[in-house]
Amino acid sequence: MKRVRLLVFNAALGVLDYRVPEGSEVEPGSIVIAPLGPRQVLGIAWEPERLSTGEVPDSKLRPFLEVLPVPPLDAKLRRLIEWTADYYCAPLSSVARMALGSMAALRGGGTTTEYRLTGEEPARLTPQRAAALDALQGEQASIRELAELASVSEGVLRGMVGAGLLEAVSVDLDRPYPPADPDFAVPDLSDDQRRAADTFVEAVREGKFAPFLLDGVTGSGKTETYFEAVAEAITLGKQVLVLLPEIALTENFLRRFEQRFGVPPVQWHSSLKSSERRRAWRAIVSGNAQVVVGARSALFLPYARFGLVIVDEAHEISFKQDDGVRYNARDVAVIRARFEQAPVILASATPALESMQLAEAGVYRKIDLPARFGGAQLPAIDIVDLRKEVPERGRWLAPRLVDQMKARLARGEQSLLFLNRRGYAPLTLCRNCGHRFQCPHCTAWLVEHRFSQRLACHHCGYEVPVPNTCPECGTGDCLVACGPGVERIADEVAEILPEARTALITSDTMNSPEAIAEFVAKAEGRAIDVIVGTQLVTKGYHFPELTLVGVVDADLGLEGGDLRAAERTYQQVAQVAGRAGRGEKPGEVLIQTRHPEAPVIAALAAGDRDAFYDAETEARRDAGAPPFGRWAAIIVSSEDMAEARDAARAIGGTAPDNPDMLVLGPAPAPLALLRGRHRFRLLINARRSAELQKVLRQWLDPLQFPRGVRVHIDVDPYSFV
Ligand SMILES: Nc1ncnc2c1ncn2[C@@H]1O[C@H](COP(=O)(O)OP(=O)(O)OP(=O)(O)O)[C@@H](O)[C@H]1O
Ligand SMILES: [Zn+2]
Repeated sequence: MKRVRLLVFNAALGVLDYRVPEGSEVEPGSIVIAPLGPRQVLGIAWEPERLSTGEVPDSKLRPFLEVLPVPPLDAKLRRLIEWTADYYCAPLSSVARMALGSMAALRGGGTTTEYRLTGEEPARLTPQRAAALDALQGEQASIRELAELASVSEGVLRGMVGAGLLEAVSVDLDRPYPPADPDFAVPDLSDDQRRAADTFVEAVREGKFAPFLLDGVTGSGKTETYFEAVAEAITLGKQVLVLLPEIALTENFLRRFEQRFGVPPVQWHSSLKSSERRRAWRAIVSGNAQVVVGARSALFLPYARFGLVIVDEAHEISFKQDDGVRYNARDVAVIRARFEQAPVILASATPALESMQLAEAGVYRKIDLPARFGGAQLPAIDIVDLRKEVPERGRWLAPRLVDQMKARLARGEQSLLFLNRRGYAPLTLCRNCGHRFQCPHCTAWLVEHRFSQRLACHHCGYEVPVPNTCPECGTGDCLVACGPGVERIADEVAEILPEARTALITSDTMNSPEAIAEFVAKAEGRAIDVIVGTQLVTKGYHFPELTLVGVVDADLGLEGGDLRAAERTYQQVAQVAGRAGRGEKPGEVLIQTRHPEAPVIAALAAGDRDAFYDAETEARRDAGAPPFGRWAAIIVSSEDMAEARDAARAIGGTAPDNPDMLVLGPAPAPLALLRGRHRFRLLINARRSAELQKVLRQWLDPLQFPRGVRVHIDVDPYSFV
């Protein structure tokens, strides 16, 4: 009898053995459906010697049901999955799940049915149908997706199908993507770009593991440079993965890619509709998808001919996932390249300290682009000391910044104001009794959003309409907004520059590809004079007429004492400064601060990146912080505060006595309440030599907790709340 060991998609069970039914063939990596009690589970066949499970005699084994008609996950991908689960102390099945698309994609290709409007517009409509008709112009998707888009029930839409308002369309899931043409529009590279591109192209040809840190100042043309490596991979029939830190940047990338290669790349991210997802997954597995651009989840897909991975804006902390499997896509990309024997390019104008350190140690090869493309100069940076240059009462922009904005407007140039805070005001209180509006589920103030007229929690999504009276003392018309968010800055701009055309760019306004595309088109077409935005506008964009950048509050990121606060501030300000003067006209940057003496602010003003990195490196070395030492966090949470506290204490009480590790806590987490769960935290600071993951497993695996308690391990954490 033949047995097979399956990694099943059920974190509690993990690994189970089955009998291979007569006539079936499996090999490691095969994707299989198996019975589990009365239900069915998905599983991946694995090398039995690599996964242990209880010994079940042959006679007790049930046969699995079927092998799905997709190629097996290859050994390189299986090793990556094992590595990731091991390193991040995550369940193997949770990592493996990221390699699979949807169940539907695994079932095979063929066709699926989508729906679209027929163009029929009857004179009389129910309000729901009328709303759906409006919302669904130009859309085509499944009934469920359309219902979501139009905010109506699926029943309403089925009724519309019956009434001839919507029609079914058959969609071929295996229709190939049009091929990218490596020679479509080959740019003339500068000498620096040429040298860098040649190095990358050579590495793609060699087809060996080769990690690069592409360190190029803002506007140096990093994209054009790595596109040459992409072109080479396309020519050689190898697949390329480009990881971007957030979907908002995809639009921009898609356009530039199409200009260079004639067609858009294949996309992979959470807002793809299901038919696109199925088609993309199948094209990735078959090798038809030449270039895939995506968010971190694209990293674990089963590429048939993996040949190159690029992590753009590699310093971005959004590559770190903070729920589910807590992994860092930038770091795992390097590991994947190693397993796949492929080059990996980490591109950034402000590389993470960790990456710089690895380059210094010779692990990464550093490729520099020290100057902007086309002779553009880096902008002049100046400090506005808010203690001396005081904004008018109730305002946030200092007179000098306002004057500069007026000058830009008069010259027809653009300004950008950066403040990394969504909404109108971060705190609302009652003038009469001092009541502060707090989220009932989180340790957080509610943020006023004036457009939507709501108070919202940015952690859990809780929202209430802005009340007319104070819920505490009942006084009317007594609420005071404290501090600025971007909406308030946009209001201020409207007051001081009433004739300026202002765009407000936050995740609240840029919530669809269309909205982003419209913004970019307007900014490029000079239909916008002032951009006010959060970190969404700090990177990736290239607006030649933008000549002034104002950083509204450079001190914001330094509050809170996060390990990476200074680094993050440096990166954000340097990135947003890098949006200025990218065309022919020189750029200017004004940084508003109350702490001009802070080392990071001084380094920014002096344009002395090396000094900042050196000082920060030494500070980290002294503190045993990454990359010199390592951190891990253990977060314990429960809806019951005492239960969470006791569990955290039990963990603290059994902490191993290890000379290479220091255990801090347990203590209430800074976000002591999140989505209704009380949170306690332990922090572990370990020497690099400590076998951190092994110690963590030996420490935590034997412990038992009440059902309501969740314990998360976060290896190399980026969030300390
Ligand atoms: N060789 C080239 N030929 C023509 N245009 C180029 C070339 N290299 C770069 N450019 C243009 O210069 C501008 C800046 O390049 P790009 O946006 O790639 O810079 P970057 O290094 O990614 O900057 P950032 O890190 O600030 O996003 C873009 O408009 C790009 O199209
Ligand atoms: Zn909340």
